[in-house]
Amino acid sequence: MGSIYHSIAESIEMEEEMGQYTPSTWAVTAFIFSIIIIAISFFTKRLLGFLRKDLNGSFSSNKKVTVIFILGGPGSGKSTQSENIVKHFGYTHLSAGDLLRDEVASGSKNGTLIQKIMKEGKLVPSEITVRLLHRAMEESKSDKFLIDGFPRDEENRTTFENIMGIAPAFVLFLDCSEVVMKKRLLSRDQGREDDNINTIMKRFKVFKECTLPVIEYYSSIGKVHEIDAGKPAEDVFNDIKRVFSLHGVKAT
Ligand SMILES: Nc1ncnc2c1ncn2[C@@H]1O[C@H](COP(=O)(O)OP(=O)(O)O)[C@@H](O)[C@H]1O
Ligand SMILES: O=c1ccn([C@@H]2O[C@H](COP(=O)(O)OP(=O)(O)O)[C@@H](O)[C@H]2O)c(=O)[nH]1
Repeated sequence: MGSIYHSIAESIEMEEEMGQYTPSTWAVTAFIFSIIIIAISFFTKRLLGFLRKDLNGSFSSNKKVTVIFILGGPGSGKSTQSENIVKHFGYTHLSAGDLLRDEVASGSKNGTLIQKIMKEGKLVPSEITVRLLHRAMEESKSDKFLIDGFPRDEENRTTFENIMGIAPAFVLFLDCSEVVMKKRLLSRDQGREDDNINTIMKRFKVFKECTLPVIEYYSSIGKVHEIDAGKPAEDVFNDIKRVFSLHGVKAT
C-alpha cells in the first residue's frame, strides 16, 4: 500500500512540475482511494461482526421465537404471576434476576461484580444480562419465552433488541404502589441480600428512573398492558389471562 501512495505522489509531483496534472490522474487517484475506503469498511465490518459474535454468539438455531416481557417494580409480583403464566400457557420463564443469582452461585468470573451490583440495587451491565438470556434461550427447546424483570433500562432494551433481533409480542406491566411493594418485599423471606430496607429504597429509585422509561417506550408503540398488581394474586392473574386471550393465546 505504501508503494502505491509513493508512486501516486511521485506521478502527481512530476505532472505538477511539468504542468500536466490532468483529469485522468485525478480519476486514477480517486479510484485508488475508493478501493482503500472500501477495504477499510470491509475489514471494520468483519471486525464488528467478530466482536458481536464473541459477545453473544449468534442465535444459531434461527428458530422463530415469541417473547413477552413482564415488568413491574420490585415486589410487584412478577415471579408469582410468571409461575401462573407458565402453568396456564406453557411459556418458558426466564427471570433475569434468577439468571444473575445463578451466575453468582456458580462462582463465575463475573460473579463477584454481579453480587456487588445487586447488593447495591443497581443494574448489571447489559452485555452480561443479555448474554445470560441468550444462552438460556439457545439451550431451551422452547420457542415461547416469558422474560421476567428485563429490560430494566433503555440500554438493556436496545442491547437485547439489537443483538437478539427480537422485539416482544407485548409487555405486561404490573403496576403497584411502593407502600404495598415494600410490605411484600420485607416479608418475602427468601433470604435475598437485597430485600433490606436500604437496598429496597435504591431499587425503587432505579425502577422509577431507569425502568419506567422502558415501559413508556413500549407504551408509545402500543405494546404495554397495564395490570393493577395491588389486588390479590388470583385477581391479578385473571386480568393477565384476559390479556393473553386478547392476543389469541390459548391455555395449554
Ligand atoms: N398480588 C399479591 N398479593 C399479595 N402478595 C403477593 C402478591 N403477589 C406477590 N405477592 C408476594 O409478594 C412477594 C413479592 O412477590 P414476587 O412475585 O417475588 O415479586 P417480584 O418478582 O416482582 O419481585 C412474594 O412474597 C409474593 O408471595
Ligand atoms: O435485567 C436485570 C434484572 C435484574 N438485575 C439485578 O437483579 C436485582 C434483582 O432483580 P429481580 O428481578 O430478581 O427482583 P426484583 O427487584 O424485581 O424483586 C435488581 O435489583 C438488579 O440489581 C439487573 O441488574 N438486571
